[in-house]
This record gives sequence, C-alpha cells and structure tokens, in this order.
Amino acid sequence: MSFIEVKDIVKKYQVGEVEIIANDQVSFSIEEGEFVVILGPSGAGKSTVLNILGGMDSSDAGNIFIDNRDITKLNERELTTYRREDVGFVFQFYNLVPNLTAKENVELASQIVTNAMDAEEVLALCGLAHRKDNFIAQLSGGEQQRVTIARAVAKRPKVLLCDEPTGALDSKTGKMILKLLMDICKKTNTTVIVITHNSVIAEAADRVITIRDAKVENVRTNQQPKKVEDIEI
Ligand SMILES: Nc1ncnc2c1ncn2[C@@H]1O[C@H](COP(=O)(O)OP(=O)(O)OP(=O)(O)O)[C@@H](O)[C@H]1O
Repeated sequence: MSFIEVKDIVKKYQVGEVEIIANDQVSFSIEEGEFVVILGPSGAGKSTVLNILGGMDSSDAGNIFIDNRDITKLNERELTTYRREDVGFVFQFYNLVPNLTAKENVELASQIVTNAMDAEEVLALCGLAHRKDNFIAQLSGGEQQRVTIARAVAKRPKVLLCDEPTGALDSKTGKMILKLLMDICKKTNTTVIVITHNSVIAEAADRVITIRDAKVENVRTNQQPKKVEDIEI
C-alpha cells in the first residue's frame, strides 16, 4: 500500500435545491516523501479533496489511508489529534498572528504537539534566522509565507498540504517559496502536496494529479523533475 491512498472519494454539497458534486470518485496514491502537484481549473474540486485529506472536511463516501490508517473512520476527537499532529497546512492567506513575532507564531504551533522542532531551528531552515524577532507586520509577503511554512513544518507533519502557496506572491518570491517547499520535502522526507493553477510548477513535481469536473483526469509521475531554479513560474 502507498503512503497515501485516496480511494473513491465522493463529496457533495447541497446549496438550496442544487446538489454540487465537488469530488466524484476521486482516487490516487502518493508515496512517502514525494512532492506532488494537484492541477486543475477553478471549481474542479482540488481544495475539496485537500480539505478532506487534512481532516478539515468529511467525505460522503470513500476512504483515505495515510500511513496505513483510514482517516475517514476517525471520530471527532481522533480527527482533531490527526489535524494537530500529522498535518501541516500552508494557505495562500497566511493566518499568522500579527502582533506576535515570527518565532512566537511558530511556537504557537509547536507547543501543541509532542516532539516539535525547535522554533529557531525551523525558522533558520526556512531562511528566517535573522527575522525571528520581527513582528509579522514588519515582514514582507514572502517572509510571512516562510513563517507559515516554518509553523507547519515545526510539527514534523506526515504530510504538508499547501493550497495555492504562491498565489499571492510575485513570480520571483513565489519561486523562492516553491524552492523552500521542495527543499523541506527532500531534506526531511516530508510528503508535500501543492494545489496550483500554474501548470509550470508541475514540471518540478515527482507526481502530478490533474482534477477536472470533480474527477481525476490524469496522474503522471516525472522521472526527472526539473529543478525549481530551472522553471519560470
Ligand atoms: N462549502 C461549500 N458549499 C457549497 N459548495 C461548495 C463548498 N465548497 C466547495 N463547493 C463547490 O464545490 C466545487 C469544487 O470546489 P473546490 O473549492 O474544491 O474547487 P477548486 O478546484 O479548489 O477551485 P479553486 O481553484 O477555484 O479554489 C465548486 O463548484 C465549489 O463551488
């Protein structure tokens, strides 16, 4: 069995009289330590499957195995522990606490798990050793995104889920953030899943999953992914 197995996930939303099928029998597998890109047009169902993978939403049918455990079978309490201990989230909007420093923001996350990385160590890993005592408001967008990544990585998650992590950044900064996510993936063997509209980013991924109209359209693996330095996002 693969490290992550998503099997026949179905998710429907009822909006008034209308039923929206956001995920229609979505299936794919991911190996540990892979850098995975989920591609697809707006409304295709990418965030829905990522949210279910992260234990933030539940599916109507199907199973998701992560490290041999079916997270669709967890009760609320187990799901809270799963979200806290096993999943790191990086969103387009940073959700940082503005009146705390970079280090304090990371510590907020590391304090709630056992065996967290040292906040200063993880900030250094994310290229922010010199900014650790700055308040969030004093940091640039790219630096704030680095804090978000440091905060997620500090928990030593089994999987790092990133929804449009470069969406709010200019291309140069976005590339640096992508490089950081890739470095973390390879240095710490953390499985990283990135949702993006930008198909160029897929050239650097180990595996590319394309979702369209709520279904998986295609899964391919790159035998020789390009270096982030060599793609133009
Ligand atoms: N909470 C919700 N209630 C109702 N409909 C929803 C809800 N969340 C998502 N949807 C619908 O489900 C479909 C898939 O949405 P989803 O956000 O997963 O797409 P996406 O591929 O991530 O799109 P984007 O790239 O624009 O974020 C869309 O039609 C969306 O409107």
